[in-house]
Amino acid sequence: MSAWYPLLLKLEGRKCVVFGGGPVAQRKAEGLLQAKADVRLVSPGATGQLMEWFERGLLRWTAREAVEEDLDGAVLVFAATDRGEVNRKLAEWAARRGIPANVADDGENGDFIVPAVLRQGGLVLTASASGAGPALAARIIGELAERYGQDYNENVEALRTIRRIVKAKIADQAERRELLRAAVSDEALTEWRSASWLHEEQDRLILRLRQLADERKG
Ligand SMILES: C[C@@]1(CC(=O)O)c2cc3[nH]c(cc4nc(cc5[nH]c(cc(n2)[C@H]1CCC(=O)O)[C@@](C)(CC(=O)O)[C@@H]5CCC(=O)O)C(CC(=O)O)=C4CCC(=O)O)c(CCC(=O)O)c3CC(=O)O
Ligand SMILES: NC(=O)C1=CN([C@@H]2O[C@H](COP(=O)(O)OP(=O)(O)OC[C@H]3O[C@@H](n4cnc5c(N)ncnc54)[C@H](O)[C@@H]3O)[C@@H](O)[C@H]2O)C=CC1
Repeated sequence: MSAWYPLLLKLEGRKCVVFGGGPVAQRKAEGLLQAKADVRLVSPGATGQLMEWFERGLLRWTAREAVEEDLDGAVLVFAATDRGEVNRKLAEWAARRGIPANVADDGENGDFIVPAVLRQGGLVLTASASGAGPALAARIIGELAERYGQDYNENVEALRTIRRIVKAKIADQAERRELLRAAVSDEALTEWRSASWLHEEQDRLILRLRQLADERKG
């Protein structure tokens, strides 16, 4: 088993090529669209949903079998056809060009795998079983979705503001860390949700964070 390294990629406007047009390719394309990538689909057939995304101009679709030139200028390749030998060939072409590839029918033969994902605004939770059990990864994300609901959209935006203020106002790194850790307790998060004063009253915010930090030390 590979020792996979998790990371978040910036793909906005970057060419990502998905080969295959079934449910698996659709899932990969959907994640790429959420990341605002420039999605290219290459496949003779496509699901109704993929066709709809194509018709709405959300992705480009080349309706034929894969050829090597499809990889030109790509930053990521997804081999999600139902033909093992085609997926293997795609991984070879990608390797030759130094483009990381995902191989849907044989994860270990690719450069990266795709975890199960929950997006709640800027909060991005992922789960992976390193290929041993994609269904387990999906189940865990389902559980996290119940725990981290819509509220967290607002939390993340409030935290962005708070962090900006704390970084501007507090020079000492240890103190900054203490305040920012205090800012993410359940109590604090609930408070920020109804705190429309955050932007305007920066000193009040710092004062409140100090209180919360002291309570934590308690
Ligand atoms: C290695 C990996 C490569 C990759 O695709 O990146 C891979 C490989 C394979 N998946 C297979 C099957 C299934 N995959 C799913 C679901 C998901 N698969 C995803 C990722 C990954 N799948 C990567 C590992 C990720 C990790 O472990 O962290 C998820 C998380 C993300 C996504 O695809 O976007 C998405 C959940 C999305 C969600 O719902 O949240 C289900 C569940 C279902 O359909 O209900 C089943 C049926 C149950 C089962 O077989 O376990 C098969 C066998 C195919 C066959 O039987 O021929 C292979 C091939 C093999 O075994 O290597
Ligand atoms: N990674 C994952 O999450 C999962 C992977 N799989 C694997 O992924 C494969 C694909 O799964 P599905 O989407 O359900 O398959 P599918 O059979 O629904 O779709 C396969 C697609 O590949 C296209 N295709 C065939 N030859 C091609 C070529 N030479 N170039 C480009 N496109 C080509 C077909 O037109 C079709 O749209 C399965 O065979 C299975 O091995 C299956 C389930 C989950």
